[in-house]
Amino acid sequence: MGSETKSQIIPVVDFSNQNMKPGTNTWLSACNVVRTSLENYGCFVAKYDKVGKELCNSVVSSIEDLFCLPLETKKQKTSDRPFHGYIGQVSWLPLYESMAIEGPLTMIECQKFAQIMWPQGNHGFCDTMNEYSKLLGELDHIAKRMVFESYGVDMKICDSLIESSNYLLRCLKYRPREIDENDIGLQPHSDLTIISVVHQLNNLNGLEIKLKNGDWIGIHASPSSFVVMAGDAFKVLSNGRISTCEHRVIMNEKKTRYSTGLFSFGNKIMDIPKELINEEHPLCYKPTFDNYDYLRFYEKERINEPTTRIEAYCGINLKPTPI
Ligand SMILES: O=C(O)CCC(=O)C(=O)O
Ligand SMILES: [Fe+2]
Repeated sequence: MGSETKSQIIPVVDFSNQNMKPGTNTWLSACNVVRTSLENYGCFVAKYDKVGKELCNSVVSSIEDLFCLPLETKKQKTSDRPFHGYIGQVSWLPLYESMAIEGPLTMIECQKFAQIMWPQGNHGFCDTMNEYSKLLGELDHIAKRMVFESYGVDMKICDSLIESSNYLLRCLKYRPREIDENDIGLQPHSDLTIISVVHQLNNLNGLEIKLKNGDWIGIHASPSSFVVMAGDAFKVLSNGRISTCEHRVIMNEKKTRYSTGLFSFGNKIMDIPKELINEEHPLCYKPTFDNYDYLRFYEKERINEPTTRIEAYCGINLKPTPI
């Protein structure tokens, strides 16, 4: 846990460790690494062996089948929420294609999605994606618990946040670039989520994280590595203590790259916990936050720079007003 090498300065937390149980020393020190890493880098790498090789391969082939469907079929997955539908054929992002499965932690929602893509049904797809999403969901829940515990926030608040979270599994495909194309797979951005758990599924690199000094570092792909990132909503909920993770995808691989992101959004109005507001950390955002209203704000204003966007939505002007 907390291991750092030259190429991998983002802390790694080993969730496969059998001793990682609440109340143990292993858990307590992991809580500390998770919190400080989210504060310093907006993310950490979770080593997690519950998603085995077989499941990983099934997810890759399910996603391959999904993207092989006719464009007209894929386009039928629409949503009035931004990033909740099919995205592809974007002129300025030619390598990128993505699809969103809403509510993938329940079988019924996986079936609803599959029904749109395969009207005759696709049990294999539903079983695979549901099993996989539930495992990623466990990481999301553990990360939230660790952060709240580390800040000394009442666990009831955390449980209610987890209970009222909505999930989205984004499946992403990046084709290799042609000689005359640039290497941008996905432009720099931060997610509008509480947490995003990103998996470089078929073991091809590309995901890069922006450090506070402005440098970009690549995250090494491995089947058992999951990048747990804080989105804008977590920055607000933590009263600015956690950093939102700026990231991008650079595509230099010669093969098609597949990745997934389990995104969590708050489904009810959330308060910034009182434990996170004190003299050293005065309230820096409006005290309540509505994640879906924030998505609508993004859709309307299209502010891409995360800090400016968060400030414009819910910042409090701390400067004293002139008399
Ligand atoms: O493909 C990846 O590794 C990252 C995807 C991502 O950042 C996103 O969908 O928001
Ligand atoms: Fe992202």
